[in-house]
Amino acid sequence: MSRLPDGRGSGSSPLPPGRTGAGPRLPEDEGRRGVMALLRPFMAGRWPSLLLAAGLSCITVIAGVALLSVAGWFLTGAFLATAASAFNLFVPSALVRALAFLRIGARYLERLTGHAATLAFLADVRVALFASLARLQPAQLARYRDGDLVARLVGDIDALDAVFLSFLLPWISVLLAGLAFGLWAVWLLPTAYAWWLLCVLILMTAVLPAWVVRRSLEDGERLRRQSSLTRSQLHDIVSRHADVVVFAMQPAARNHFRKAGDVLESSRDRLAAHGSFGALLQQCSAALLLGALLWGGMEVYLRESISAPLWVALILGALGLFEAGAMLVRGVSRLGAGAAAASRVGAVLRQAPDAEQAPQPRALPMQGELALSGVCLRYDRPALEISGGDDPWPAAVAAEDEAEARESPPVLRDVSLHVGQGERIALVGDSGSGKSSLLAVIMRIVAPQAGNVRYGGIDLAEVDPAVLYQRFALLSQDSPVFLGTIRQNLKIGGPHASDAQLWDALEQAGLDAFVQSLDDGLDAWVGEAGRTLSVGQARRLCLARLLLTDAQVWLLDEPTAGLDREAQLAFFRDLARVAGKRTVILATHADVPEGVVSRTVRIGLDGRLGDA
Ligand SMILES: Nc1ncnc2c1ncn2[C@@H]1O[C@H](COP(=O)(O)OP(=O)(O)OP(=O)(O)O)[C@@H](O)[C@H]1O
Repeated sequence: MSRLPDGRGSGSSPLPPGRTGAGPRLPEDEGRRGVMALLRPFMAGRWPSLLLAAGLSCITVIAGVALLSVAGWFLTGAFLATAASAFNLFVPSALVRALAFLRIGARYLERLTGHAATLAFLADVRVALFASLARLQPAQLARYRDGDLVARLVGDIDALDAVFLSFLLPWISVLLAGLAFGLWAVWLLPTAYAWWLLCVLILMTAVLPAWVVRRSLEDGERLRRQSSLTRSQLHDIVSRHADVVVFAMQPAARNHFRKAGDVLESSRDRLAAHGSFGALLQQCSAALLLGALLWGGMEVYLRESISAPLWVALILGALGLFEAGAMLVRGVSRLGAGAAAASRVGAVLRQAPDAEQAPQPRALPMQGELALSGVCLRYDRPALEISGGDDPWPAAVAAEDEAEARESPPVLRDVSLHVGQGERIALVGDSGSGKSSLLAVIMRIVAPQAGNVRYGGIDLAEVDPAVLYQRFALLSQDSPVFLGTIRQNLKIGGPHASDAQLWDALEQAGLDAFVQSLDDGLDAWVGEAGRTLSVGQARRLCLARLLLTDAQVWLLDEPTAGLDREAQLAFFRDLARVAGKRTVILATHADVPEGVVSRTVRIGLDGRLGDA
């Protein structure tokens, strides 16, 4: 069977999206870690193509510098050529053409391989991030806002392309080209100028880029954070659009969105300003280098240790090097956003699931008594700062990342409950008394602070979660209908079920007549979140899916919420019929008709269990 391990499969989390869960702090608070530490393993997996791109980039820069040098040498030589001093035109003109072609070809191939390799290793990061998210407990996932998760999976990972394309690639090539050029210049010029030259080269390839990166870190972080918040707001507005309209919240939403856009724009402007200022400083260092070459070269030229064409070649070559250096300095201003993105992505990758798997998971018996003993549960709440001011749009989430833990009152106090094999019980209680939380503890969606849950004598905390989710299933009012066909939705419960089994499950769930009436039958399309179905039909589709699983314990959380009384009664009657010998805990506010359950237990607002 295929319940999704995050508990959202055929069941629901008691933690609605956006609600803050049991953990107090988001993982960014662990502190920033190195971008390279995050990317190294992914880049190592793609090293041949990355190395090829780096090699091609070096060839491009060196060919560009050499092209300008040779052109300077060629033109000056040709200009100074007289009848007495013949100048070989053929070699330099052939060199100029060869270098020009080499530069164009290498640049084209470098772009091709560099982008392909970057996209490939970013795809690897995305898959790893998705796998990490899927491993987390629903309560951990609920700490992130939906839009924030999308921002991490898409925007943050995209921002990481700056690391290789805008930083590593140009940096390696400028460094190597600078080294080659420096050695050549040192060989041509006296040592005193060589030191001067070396200083400027270090300034250009190391000090300036590092300075720009440092300046752009804070703005890059603000940019990533704000872009995540903006996505979350957009998600809120789209998913709750009907309510936004009904409560006439459009102006507030628009205003809030505009403010978020302003912050985004100002962060982008500041990043661009750092890049431009770095480029300005870089031009100044270019002027210093040119000054050194003119001054030093003049002296050497006058001593006739260097020819005029070589001298000009040196000066134009330096200009070519600075052209490549300018690209580097502009590019590194994006590294701040890349570092912030790496920190956000790394935080998810490093996050371990709350419910760690026991080193040696124990086998779960096929049948047994379900026993809760001494279960205590308390959620940690973050202390949210309401930062909306006079802005009526809810803005508390902006402070979520810095939230401190604050203890909330216990939801479950010393709860002990025994449900026999094949027994069906109802769990009732006021709203907020902890019914969903109790089911969540059984499903290991949240971990209790004290007590344990056993099945057939085995502590569920010692069982492999995958095995647990095969035997225990959760069906609730929020059980999702996925975008796709009826068949695809059913096959989530039984991937290998035949058509006959699917129809059988539909018949048991009382949905066969409806599906038969559809033109496409099992292949009929159900819209996102089951929008093409009525509430009752969606609930029955989820029940049919549940029937296709191997689960022996059913935890039903408000399965009839939203149904009229007649539909509720029909659902309960069908439930009693199809549950067979399965153990069932039915959390409900509805009056359960006679014969559906053997007993009813009540949970009080104080979190204690008693008879109804
Ligand atoms: N993730 C969470 N973080 C903090 N508090 C939570 C969380 N989930 C539930 N709670 C709190 O725990 C209490 C019990 O909630 P729960 O959803 O279990 O109640 P319930 O009996 O199922 O309510 P209802 O009948 O309305 O569905 C409530 O006070 C709720 O605010």
